[in-house]
Amino acid sequence: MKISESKEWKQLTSHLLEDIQGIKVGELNDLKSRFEDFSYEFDDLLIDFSKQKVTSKTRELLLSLAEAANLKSSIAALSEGKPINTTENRPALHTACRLPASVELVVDQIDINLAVQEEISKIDKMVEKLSNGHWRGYSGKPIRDIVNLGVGGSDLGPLLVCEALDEFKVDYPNNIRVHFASTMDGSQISDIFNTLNPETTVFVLVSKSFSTIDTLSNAASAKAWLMSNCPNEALVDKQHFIGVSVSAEKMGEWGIHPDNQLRLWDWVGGRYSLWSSVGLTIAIKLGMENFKLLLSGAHSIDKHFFETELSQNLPVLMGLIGVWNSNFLGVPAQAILPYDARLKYLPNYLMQLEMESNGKSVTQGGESIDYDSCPVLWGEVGPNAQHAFYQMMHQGTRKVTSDFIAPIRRFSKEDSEHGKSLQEQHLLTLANCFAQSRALMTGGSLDELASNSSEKKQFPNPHKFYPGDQTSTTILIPELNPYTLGQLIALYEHKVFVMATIWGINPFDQWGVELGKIMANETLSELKNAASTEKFDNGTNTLINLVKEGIGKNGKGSNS
Ligand SMILES: O=P(O)(O)OC[C@H]1O[C@](O)(CO)[C@@H](O)[C@@H]1O
Repeated sequence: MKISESKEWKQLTSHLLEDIQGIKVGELNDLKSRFEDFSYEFDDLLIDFSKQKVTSKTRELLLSLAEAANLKSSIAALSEGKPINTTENRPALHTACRLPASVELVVDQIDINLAVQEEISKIDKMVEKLSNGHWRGYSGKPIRDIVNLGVGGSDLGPLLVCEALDEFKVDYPNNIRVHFASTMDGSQISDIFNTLNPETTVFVLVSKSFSTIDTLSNAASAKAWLMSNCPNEALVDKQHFIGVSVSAEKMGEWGIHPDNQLRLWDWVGGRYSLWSSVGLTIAIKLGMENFKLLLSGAHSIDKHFFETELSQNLPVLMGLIGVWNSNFLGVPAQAILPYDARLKYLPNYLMQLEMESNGKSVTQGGESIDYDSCPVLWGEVGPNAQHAFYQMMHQGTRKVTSDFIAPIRRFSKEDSEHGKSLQEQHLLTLANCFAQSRALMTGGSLDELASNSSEKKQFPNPHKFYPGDQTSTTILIPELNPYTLGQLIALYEHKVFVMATIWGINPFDQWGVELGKIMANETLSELKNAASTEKFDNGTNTLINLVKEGIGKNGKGSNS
């Protein structure tokens, strides 16, 4: 039975019609105990749902929906390593990558934490060798630059963490820096060639499948760059390339030396993989101690998710409210708004996490669903987004729900003038964060605000009117550090799982990306073929033929 046919789904629909429709979220927030009733804490992390359009009854009914969808047993199946990724017949065990070393996790009679810990010690050794200057390039100089070549989950997680925690980087004597290149168009990798020294650069080829053309094409250019400086391929491979993949065979065929291969398992999904050897660049930049703190922050959320009753379980509540917004309130979009520029890659990271996981329209059993799944997610650092797309959120026609994310503490109180000024800036940022979620909720009229009058004008200027009634969740972390960032990311991972479970879909496969890859290969052979093509639709054929004819080559828009 589809979840939309359940009694609990129907009760939510009736509740919407009878109790919620016509109510504005701002009215709910007038209740004195609103924050107390709808905010939750775990460790020092606080989630405030008071600006979501939910009442105690909504919460109760959503929890019943979770029971109806067997959420508890799905959470247990996830934690125990049952093959819940049914289309690929394997477990989803990213949580195993952040288990404390002493804990056993036996799946199919094997303690998989042994394999995880083995990989962590390999990472440790590599970090040590790089940091003490013993890893040397082809000319004998110590390595200074590490370039992560990967895309999607093999790029976004390490990129997010390395950028967010830059202040925690290790001050290596040889001043090691990490860089990222993901796009197949060559722009990023050519910047790397223009700025780094081949003698002292190591590339980490991160690809779970080791067959992603984006990464392999960047890797081929990297090898060509190195070999134009040192034609000894074996030496270049040994001193300048590390591989991270499920397939030792493919890494070997490419030329990755066995000592430089880090292992991944098919039970770690790409977008859930920053905790594994995919996080090598994180460990290099932040050091092993901070890498382990990141893992333990995530583990603390795993324990909370696996062990806490549904009604007090943060990812469960986040997921259920997500379902309520998508399926009952009909909110099609979700904005991710970190009020801290260090989290600038969080929106991109969550776009992949949520939309690649839950952008599906069939159940685990292959049946079409008759309700919406993943909303459209997008975002930007909040203060910048205020000057970009908030206009649409305040006065546009679309419903949007937002996550406002901020650290409570930022700059330590220094006596210097600039220290005090930075403190002020942090307060200014928090003020904007809280004010924007309030403004989105209450709406209002600029004229009234300007006249400081509570009297409602009969005909407010429509251009200066804000309808309000946009919902949001506020997530506060005490401060941004490896532990709290680990918590934040794991929170979202589990929220995605909760939503998938309610919708009955598999969040761990991504068949939707395959068709485009096949078509790109066909298109490439047509582009390379000198004769004009008639193989595809008219529009596509024309684009391909225009490129072949070199159209626009001599026009004003060309400088080649
Ligand atoms: O790590 P790989 O196998 O190179 O894949 C990279 C990314 O490509 C995808 O498979 C989508 O094409 C993502 O799921 C994945 O994170």
